[in-house]
Amino acid sequence: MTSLIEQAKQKAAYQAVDEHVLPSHRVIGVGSGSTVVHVVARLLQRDPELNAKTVFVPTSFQSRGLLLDGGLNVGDVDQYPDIDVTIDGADEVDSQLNAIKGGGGAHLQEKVVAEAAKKFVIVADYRKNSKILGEQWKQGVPIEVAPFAWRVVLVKIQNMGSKDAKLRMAVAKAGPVVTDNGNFLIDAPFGLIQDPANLLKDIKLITGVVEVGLFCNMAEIAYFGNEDGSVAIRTK
Ligand SMILES: O=C[C@H](O)[C@H](O)[C@H](O)COP(=O)(O)O
Repeated sequence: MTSLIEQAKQKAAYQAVDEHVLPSHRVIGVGSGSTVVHVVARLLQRDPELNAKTVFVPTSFQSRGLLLDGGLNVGDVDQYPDIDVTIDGADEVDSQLNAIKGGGGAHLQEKVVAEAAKKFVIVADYRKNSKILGEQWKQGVPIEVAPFAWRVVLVKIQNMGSKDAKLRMAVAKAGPVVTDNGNFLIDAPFGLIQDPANLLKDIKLITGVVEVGLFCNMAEIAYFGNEDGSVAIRTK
């Protein structure tokens, strides 16, 4: 039996694909994570002739695998820098459509593929729907860092007020999580984030930071699957 959360993710993902992936589109960006599994499932239900004329740009090892397993055409963002629409999940979204991403460590490629798109669409379940970032996602802002610089960056982040910031450790491997790009991750809780754009700028200015999992003023629309089976839509 599918859980309420999975059903909510699926509803949001299906509706977003139906409303934003158009027959005229030739290049589609595909995010990462568990909600995006449903995005790819919906893409695979489209007319196969349409999919054969379309290139899908993944944002991680995981999403590339989903696309390849589905027999879809995969391309890199350096081959296809003009993307029609990118659909991706999020860890939390605020009332202004700012988002925390990178719970799965994929936010660097995700941000590049989202910025390359004419339209960026977020899909999520009800647990990610907040007024202010930090209300529900307590793990902190994911920050990808150059491995040799991790401790210097960590101290600076702690001095910025994130006392509990820490290096993300692997579960089935000794040592830290290593991203698809060969970097480390710091998770930095900042409590309620009233001004995410400013926080993003401050963190990004630290040398050694590769990318910050704060996506500010990027999404045009977000779909949240609710517990009751409905889908809430938030636009700019
Ligand atoms: O690094 C991971 C990505 O930013 C995901 O899109 C995000 O963590 C949401 O994933 P999920 O849909 O599994 O909650």
